[in-house]
Amino acid sequence: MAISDLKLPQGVSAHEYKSPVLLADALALNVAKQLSDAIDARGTATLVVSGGRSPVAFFQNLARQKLDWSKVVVTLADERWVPVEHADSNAGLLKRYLLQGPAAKAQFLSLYSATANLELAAEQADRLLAELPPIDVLILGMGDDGHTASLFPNSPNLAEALAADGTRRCYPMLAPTVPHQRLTMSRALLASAETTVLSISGQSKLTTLSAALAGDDVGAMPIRAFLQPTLEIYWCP
Ligand SMILES: O=C(O)[C@H](O)[C@@H](O)[C@H](O)[C@H](O)COP(=O)(O)O
Repeated sequence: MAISDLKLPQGVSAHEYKSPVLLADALALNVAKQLSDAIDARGTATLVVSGGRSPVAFFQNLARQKLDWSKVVVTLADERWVPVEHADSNAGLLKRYLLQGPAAKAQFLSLYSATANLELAAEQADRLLAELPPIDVLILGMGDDGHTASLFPNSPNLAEALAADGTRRCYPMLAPTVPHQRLTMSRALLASAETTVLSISGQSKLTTLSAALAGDDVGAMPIRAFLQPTLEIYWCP
């Protein structure tokens, strides 16, 4: 299957690259341009990224782009409820690969806090996110089960987190994989981004995307909430 075989909704575009390195190069260039345009227009720019395994090359490339990083706010679409030193921390991933060199000047907002429980951490992140400037660029990933950010099928709180008109910005979620305890931005906050990119690689993600496009139960495959204008999909084998 190729991405051109998928019948995408109107207003959703797809870009195909031959390798993860080429995808990362193109995505980093595009994101840097959008952040730079936002700085020119408003004086600041806000970038929201996802964690997981695949964004490392993109982070490394973006960190090398010429940008006034001191004017950029960076945060995460979702986080694992582990301290930054933990191998599974998305903040740790960002610190190692994106917030390096000149990019270390960016202001990073951490969703994680060492509270007594996950619910309290989500409430604290929710208060912090109230201060987040409008999101210029959002980069989403997608799991083989159709989750995006940490909006996992079958997680408690999923229905509230997926409310299109919800006012809460962050929810506690339970992933089916370790670490189970997660914090996620709500659909409503994620959907407020000016530009949204879904960055995926490999045949299995195309199969998942194809299944997502074939139905409309958002709770069964939360990525469906984002398959609408003006999503840009970046894919490579
Ligand atoms: O912290 C996370 O795990 C994520 O933000 C998650 O939503 C991720 O984007 C997908 O699970 C895809 O992960 P990969 O790109 O590593 O396959």
